[in-house]
Amino acid sequence: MSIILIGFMGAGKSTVAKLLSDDFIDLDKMIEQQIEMPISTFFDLFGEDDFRQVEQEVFEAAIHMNFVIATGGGIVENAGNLDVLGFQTQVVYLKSDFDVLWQRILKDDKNQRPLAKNKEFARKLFEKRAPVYEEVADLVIVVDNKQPDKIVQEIRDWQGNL
Ligand SMILES: Nc1ncnc2c1ncn2[C@@H]1O[C@H](COP(=O)(O)OP(=O)(O)O)[C@@H](O)[C@H]1O
Ligand SMILES: O=C(O)C1=C[C@@H](OP(=O)(O)O)[C@@H](O)[C@H](O)C1
Ligand SMILES: [Mg+2]
Repeated sequence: MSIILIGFMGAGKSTVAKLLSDDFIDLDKMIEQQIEMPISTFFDLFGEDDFRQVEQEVFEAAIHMNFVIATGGGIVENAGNLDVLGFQTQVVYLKSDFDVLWQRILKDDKNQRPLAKNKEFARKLFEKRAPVYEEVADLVIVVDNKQPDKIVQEIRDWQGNL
């Protein structure tokens, strides 16, 4: 079974996946390899619906590899993905307040996030998705004021007790 990290943009999914295992997949990186352009360019050219289609295909391929998977925050936007997440038993939700996430998104100059251009739009997205993350999660970790190493340790401790 894969460990699957979920949560809103800025929660630290990509950061934590990398620390958890050498065998990790960042879905956004896998998508960018497939589409051969940055995600933000793909959004401009083709829109969100086409992005979600590619995201679903890549997620379904990744799930069979038994790696740690960092999803994108919008993985819960697709009904098929929700079915997959429901079936998985190591879905870890990195949970945080919107204002903490927004500050991280603003400071992160390595990632262009097409759905985080406007704070109020992003807040609405967060409010819509937060209960869904909660619903499909097997483990919830509050990541406000917590260093990535500590988050990794909490996930390992939880796994050790499974
Ligand atoms: N636990 C943390 N505490 C403080 N900053 C963090 C933490 N985790 C990630 N960050 C920072 O927040 C930004 C977004 O992290 P990232 O891993 O890309 O999140 P996600 O993949 O969930 O969108 C990055 O600049 C990263 O360095
Ligand atoms: O929340 C979203 O819809 C998205 C989150 C991004 O990933 P991160 O959550 O890693 O930023 C990326 O997949 C894309 O920009 C869409
Ligand atoms: Mg990420």
